Amino acid sequence: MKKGILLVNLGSPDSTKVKDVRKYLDEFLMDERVIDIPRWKRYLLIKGIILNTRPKKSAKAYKKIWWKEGSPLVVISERFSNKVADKLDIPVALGMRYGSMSIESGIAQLVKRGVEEILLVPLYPHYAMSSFETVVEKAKEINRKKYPTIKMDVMPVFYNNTDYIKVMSANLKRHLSGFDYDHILFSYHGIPERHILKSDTTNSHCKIDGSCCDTHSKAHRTCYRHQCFETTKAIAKTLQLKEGTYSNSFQSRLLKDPWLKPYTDFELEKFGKEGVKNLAVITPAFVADCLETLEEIAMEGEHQFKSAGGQEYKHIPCLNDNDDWVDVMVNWVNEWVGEPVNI
Ligand SMILES: C=CC1=C(C)c2cc3[nH]c(cc4nc(cc5[nH]c(cc1n2)c(C)c5CCC(=O)O)C(CCC(=O)O)=C4C)c(C)c3C=C
Ligand SMILES: [Fe+2]
Ligand SMILES: [Fe+2]
Repeated sequence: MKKGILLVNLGSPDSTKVKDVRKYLDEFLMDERVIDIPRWKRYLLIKGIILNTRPKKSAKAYKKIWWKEGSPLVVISERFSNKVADKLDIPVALGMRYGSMSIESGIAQLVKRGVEEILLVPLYPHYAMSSFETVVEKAKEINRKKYPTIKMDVMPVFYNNTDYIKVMSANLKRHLSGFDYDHILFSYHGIPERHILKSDTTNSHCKIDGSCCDTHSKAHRTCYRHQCFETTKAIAKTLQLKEGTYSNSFQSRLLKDPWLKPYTDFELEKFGKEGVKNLAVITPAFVADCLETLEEIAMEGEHQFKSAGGQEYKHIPCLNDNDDWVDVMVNWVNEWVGEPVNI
């Protein structure tokens, strides 16, 4: 069977125009795994309220980080995908969960090139129903409905994979060189707290307050918070970071529900007020820089920290198209080519 790879990331609007941002947010926020409320309520909330105000605000934010080639997230994902393709003997396609360059067009490209067996690679290190799971469900739906003869495997999450931790640690170390940090904040994309309970396959292990995350459980195969904490622990261990010089937080809240805590913006202010002088912020939930890292963390975050009294601030870039990261992905794919893996 001829094999091929489909890399999938989140996607961006086609441009920074408010109408394009609205179209993108419409698709994104109408996803039942992102805004997980009954369909009629989601319809009223998103189409009736959020889409009247959010697109203008988001378009302004996108304008601050947009590149002449397009959205950083998409451009970086293309560069990564091209580099991976150059090092493999099998076809590689790129798809996005929302916006243009869809998962469907990615699968179609592979099929056109004769592929009969696809390895789906969600470009998320951690499992969340609003990221990894929605990519897998969408791809499987297209697979089932349009390409039922194509076999599809899924690359598992890699939050604690030795090779991923190695490249993340090396990237952090390289960017910290010459920066005399007092503290490193590991800021992960947040999710609503209730998603932790919804994704608990044991229906009993996970607790809202996080007291569960250090107790071994098969629930952790789909526990976003546990997986984020494990990534931090593994990087801290690799780099021998001193206890007390690093911590976790969760960013990018939307709407009024409680999200995973502590909140990044509150932490940035707290650090500034408490006398942390030099702060580094790393964003391991993202493999490619995007609106949430370039605007929220690198720009807004610096402002929040410094206005509260902080002095030096450094956002650590994501892995992006780093050659060592490309090699890691190529090795993982080659392992699959030899022996299929599945979650
Ligand atoms: C890292 C994985 C991500 C998870 C988990 C996630 C959950 C999640 N996101 C929203 C709402 C928004 N996210 C937005 C941007 C955005 N989100 C991720 C990744 C995850 N989201 C990325 C990579 C990006 C950047 C996209 C880009 O084009 O650069 C946005 C859009 C921008 C904005 O208006 O702020 C929204 C909205 C929810 C509600 C959610 C979980 C329920
Ligand atoms: Fe998001
Ligand atoms: Fe947990």
